[in-house]
Parts: sequence; structure tokens; C-alpha cells
Amino acid sequence: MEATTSPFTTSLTLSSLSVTMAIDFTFLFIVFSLILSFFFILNKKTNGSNTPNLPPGPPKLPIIGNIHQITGALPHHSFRHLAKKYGPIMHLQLGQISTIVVSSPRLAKDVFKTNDLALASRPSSVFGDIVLYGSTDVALGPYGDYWRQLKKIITVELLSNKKVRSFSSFRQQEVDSFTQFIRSACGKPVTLREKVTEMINNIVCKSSFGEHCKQQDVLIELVDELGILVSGFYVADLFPEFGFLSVISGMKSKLNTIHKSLDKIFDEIFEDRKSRKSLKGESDNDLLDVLFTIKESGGLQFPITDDNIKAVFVNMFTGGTDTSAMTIEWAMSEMMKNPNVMEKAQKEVRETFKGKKTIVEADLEDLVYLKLIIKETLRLHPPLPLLLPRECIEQCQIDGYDIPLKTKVIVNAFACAVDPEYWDDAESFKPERFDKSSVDFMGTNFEFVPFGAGRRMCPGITFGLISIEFALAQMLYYFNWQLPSGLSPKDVDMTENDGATATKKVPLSVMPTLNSSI
Ligand code: HEM
Repeated sequence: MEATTSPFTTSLTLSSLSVTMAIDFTFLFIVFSLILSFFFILNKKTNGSNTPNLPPGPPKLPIIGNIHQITGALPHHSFRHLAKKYGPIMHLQLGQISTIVVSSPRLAKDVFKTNDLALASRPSSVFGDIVLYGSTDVALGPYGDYWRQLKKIITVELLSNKKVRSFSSFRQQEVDSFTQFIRSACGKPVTLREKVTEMINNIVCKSSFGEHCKQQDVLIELVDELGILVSGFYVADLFPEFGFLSVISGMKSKLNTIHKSLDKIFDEIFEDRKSRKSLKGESDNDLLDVLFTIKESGGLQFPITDDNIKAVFVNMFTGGTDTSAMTIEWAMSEMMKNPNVMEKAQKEVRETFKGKKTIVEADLEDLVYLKLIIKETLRLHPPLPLLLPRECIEQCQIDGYDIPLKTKVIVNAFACAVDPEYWDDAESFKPERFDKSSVDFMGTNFEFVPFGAGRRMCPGITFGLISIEFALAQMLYYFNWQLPSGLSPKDVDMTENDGATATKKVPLSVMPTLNSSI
């Protein structure tokens, strides 16, 4: 039987294209272009009056607008490149989405401070609608009273310093088992990424659902798949009026499949927890327990459901795993590329922990230089270089230009972090630049916002940083690191992969040997 339901995807994915399918494809393409042109002309006519004073931007093509100018290179690099020509605030038309891109710290302040409330929402997305239970989560959920309640719960109850510290035994177990793996691999080249990601995933999983989450492996696999799907500019999101695009691109069905599997796992975990709680009256030190207690206490202005709690966990997993894992990989890559930094970091760690057989989290406080390395890594390699997009909910102005309702606003945090007006020798890796400097990532220095700033700032800073620091400290204390034979520091490839998250394109391969002085 001929594939009639989705000839687009079928004809694109099968290697042996039949003539019939090729004709189907051409026919669909023509029909689709005609429909889009029709809507484009209609839109132009209805929007023609009362033209807002938009920022400058590159010339736009019919229908696709400026999409072609951001394909090819990584979006944050394309935007930075365009900003050099069109200025620190630009208007781009990405399909149907009117988009403002801000690329300087001075104007980032206008987004995060002056207009923080007017720009406090997030654009809707197919991803959020399907996987985040109708965008009832905190990361992609629209701004409003329900969202404010949820963000407060997450900041105050789930990811507070006190709560994060209470998970130290989970981190200790996972980092120990990671260093155990490295010990077993001594003398051979190892690709760190897989094991680092597994360690971080396990920390998030145990902090969320406790020691004994039976479905942990499947859960982590599903979240990995989601990570790939969330990290792009999708056609369906750029043409939201054409809902069929998410169907013919296959995106909707992939997201639905993952969503159903995840939902089933969450249901099993939740049922198991509820029956243990009611039978044995047990309580656990994990995030699920906190959320169930809040839900059952009944004092909320907007009562939360199990689905809302599931949406929060999807945020924890997608926001809290890759971001930390990739920071560890970039930090190690920079140290391999800059042996003087590696040497100084090892000296600090080894002098601080001298004579200790095991390191505990409390010891980390004395590591000053390691913290500078992590800051410099987040400056040059922010895991989300464009942060998460915001959406305008109250008409406002930036630098004298109008920002109409529903406009998508993107801050290029990467461009701010390498702006030569704010940074000396901006493209070089120099942790010392933060020594005795008051510039921090807590959302008040707009040239350095790897966690965002304002109302939508990341609530997981402490959770993320403590695992990164603990893992790196142990790696530097117990092991010496070399590049595989034949490679020198200048050969470490620092290219970034495609997508909205700045992963290293070529996974770092390094050879550990035991530090004989312990
Ligand atoms: C190195 C680690 C991390 C980095 C670099 C990072 C970065 C970010 C960034 C850039 C944003 C968007 C901010 C904005 O739009 O202004 C964000 C939001 C968020 N992050 Fe993180 N993150 C990290 C770790 C974590 C962890 C460990 C968690 C949770 C366990 C987490 C949970 C969230 C949530 C829930 C949001 C949504 C906040 C909102 O929309 O109000 N993140 N993160």
C-alpha cells in the first residue's frame, strides 16, 4: 500500500525514492507554497496600517522572512554576525514569528530590568503543548498568577540552597561511582561525555524520586531523546498557524510517543509513592515528596494536579542535566587546551585537600581558582547561548524602538559575553579575569548572563553548580590528564554542535592516570 498519510516525511526519509513519491512531494510542495503565499498576502494587508517603529534588520524574503539567514551556522553565531551589520537590536521575521534579537549588555538590561514584566512570558510551542502538559510547567509556561505560584514553589521549596544541600549523599554516591569508573579506565583514552551525563542524570533522578527509582534508565533515555527534540528552531513553531506542519514533519508524533512513555513512567512512580505513603506513612527526602506535600496541604491559590507536577519534573530533567554535563566537558576541554590553567587548578585542589583520602562537599568552599574556571567556562560556552525566548505581553520600547504585543524577544547571551566593549581579549580563556572582579552570573551584570536574569532567571544555579564543582574537583585531585598520543593542546577541537544548546561537536577524549601522591 502507498504511504498516503505523510508523504513528506516518507519521501524524505526513504533512501530509495519511488517516482510516485517524488511527484507527491513536488505536488505537496507547490500546494503548500501557494497556501503560505495566500496567508502572507492576507497578513500583509491586514497588518498594513499603524506600522510600529521596529528596529532595523536584514531584508526579508516573502513567506520565510529571514529564516535563510540563520540556517547554516549556529543560531547564536548567525545572530552575532548579523548584529555586527544591523546593530545590537534587530528585527527579524522568522516565518510567521516577529522576532527581536538583542546582542549587547546595555540593551539586555532593558529586557531583563526595565521591561522584565512586559517581556515575562514565553512563546507557545508544540513541545510545550505536548510534553509539558499544555505548557503548565515553569520553563516554557506563559506568565501569569499560576506561573508565579509555581516559580515560587520551585525557587523556595525545591531548589533552595538548603534543599539542594540535603541531596549531598546522592551527589557523593554518583560522583564516587564516576571516579571509580575513571580509575578503572586509567592508562586508556576515555570519552568523558557519556559517563558525565550518566552521573548528572542519576543525581537529578535521585534528587527527584529518591534512591529507588526503578525506571531510572528508561526515564533517562526518554529525556535524552527530548533533549534532542527541544534544541532546534522547528518549522512548525515558526509557522504556528499551520498546525499540519507539526504533523507532516513527524514532530508531533515523535513528541506524542515520548510524552506517552514518560507519562506512564511518572504514573507508576507516583502510584508507588502514594501507596507507600498511605500504607507505611513513609516520607522521603526528595522533590516528589515536597511536591506531594504541597499539593495535599491544600493551601494553594491555584491547586496543583499530578500533571502539573509531571510538567515540573520534565523541566528538572531537561533543564538540569545536559546544561551541567556539558559545562563539565567544556571546562575539561579548556583545561586540556590551556595546560597552565590545568596545572594551577590541580595545584589548588591538591594543596587544599592534602592528605585526604576522600573529599566531601564542604571542602569545596576553599576552592577559589576552580570557581573562576567554571565562570570562565560559562562565559565562553554558555549551555543556552540564546537563553530561552521571551514573549511580549505588554507593548514596550527598547532603545526607542517599539516592541509590539506577541513579539518574540531573544537575548544573545553569548554575544554579550564576548562583547569587546566589556571584555579584554574577549575570545581567550582566562579564568584570572574574574579574580577580584565583582562580575558575577547572578543576573545583575548583563554582560555575563549564562543563567539569564530577571523573573525568568534559572532557579537551578546552586543545584547545577555544586555537581559541576564537585565532579571537577575530584577529577583534578585523583587524576592526571593527558591527551591521547599524538595530540597537542592546540588540537583540542572546540567546535560547537548544531542546535540551541552549545554542546561540543567532537566529544572530548582524554587519558587519565592516577595521581600517585595521594
Ligand atoms: C550549568 C547549569 C545550568 C545552566 C547554565 C542553566 C541555564 C538556564 C537558562 C539560560 C535559563 C533561561 C533563563 C532565561 O530565560 O532568562 C534557565 C531556565 C531554567 N532552568 Fe536552568 N540552567 C542550569 C541548570 C539548571 C538546573 C540544575 C535546573 C533544575 C534542576 C534548572 C532548571 C531551570 C528552570 C526550571 C528554568 C526555567 C525558569 C523560568 O522560565 O522562569 N536549570 N536555565
